[in-house]
Amino acid sequence: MSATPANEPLLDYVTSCALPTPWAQFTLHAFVEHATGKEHLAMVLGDIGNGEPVLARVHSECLTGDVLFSQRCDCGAQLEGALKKIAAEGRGILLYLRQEGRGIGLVNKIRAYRLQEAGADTVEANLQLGFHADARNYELCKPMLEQFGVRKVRLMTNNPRKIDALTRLGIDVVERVPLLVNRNAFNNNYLNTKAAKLGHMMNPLTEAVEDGQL
Ligand SMILES: Nc1nc2c(ncn2[C@@H]2O[C@H](COP(=O)(O)OP(=O)(O)OP(=O)(O)O)[C@@H](O)[C@H]2O)c(=O)[nH]1
Ligand SMILES: [Zn+2]
Repeated sequence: MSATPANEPLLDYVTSCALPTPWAQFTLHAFVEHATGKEHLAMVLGDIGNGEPVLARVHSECLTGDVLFSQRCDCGAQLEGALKKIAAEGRGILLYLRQEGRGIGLVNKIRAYRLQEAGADTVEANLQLGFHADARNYELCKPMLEQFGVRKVRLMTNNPRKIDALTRLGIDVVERVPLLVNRNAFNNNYLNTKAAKLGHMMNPLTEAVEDGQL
């Protein structure tokens, strides 16, 4: 929970710059959260403030998957897939939230991976470390989307709890857009546990036929 009083803004909008990517030139917007000093990001493409539902991805930081090419999870492939979908439509937003390791931080995620190497699944490992299975909080999404005049989203996710959380915040999720996952020998159990214990919607539609296919 944030220590910020109810009437105080949760974060400040700071600045933006152009962000060319292999798929489109986005605008990268920077925010700073009051309670933690964490720097959260929004990647924006096209006119998203015109009232039409916006293709959106709420992505939680995964340094190992997003940056270091880890195959233990599907985060890197989902980040790339979401940006490609936004680029293909020419319009959308990706919120990059700095809640690494489902909110437990990078070092604790590495501790959790070590417990997984000893036989725990992704949920059991978090619980053994004294954390909830998923310690994330999506409250920053509301003011971040409001900054750009976005009230209705077509959310790219397989996670029903993320849809519930955003809906409870007053964000209108008008559609779920399935995101392909990049199943491999290293993340097979992880993906099965997400479906069995965390409720993720995995089906053939969201399974990439081959690595990188979107
Ligand atoms: N604690 C912990 N966090 C993990 C593990 N693997 C990935 N993460 C973190 O999980 C977050 C991504 O969550 P996911 O459940 O994969 O996906 P999601 O965003 O909730 O759901 P989608 O919208 O369908 O992608 C990132 O913050 C990762 O750092 C793990 O084994 N343990
Ligand atoms: Zn990951």
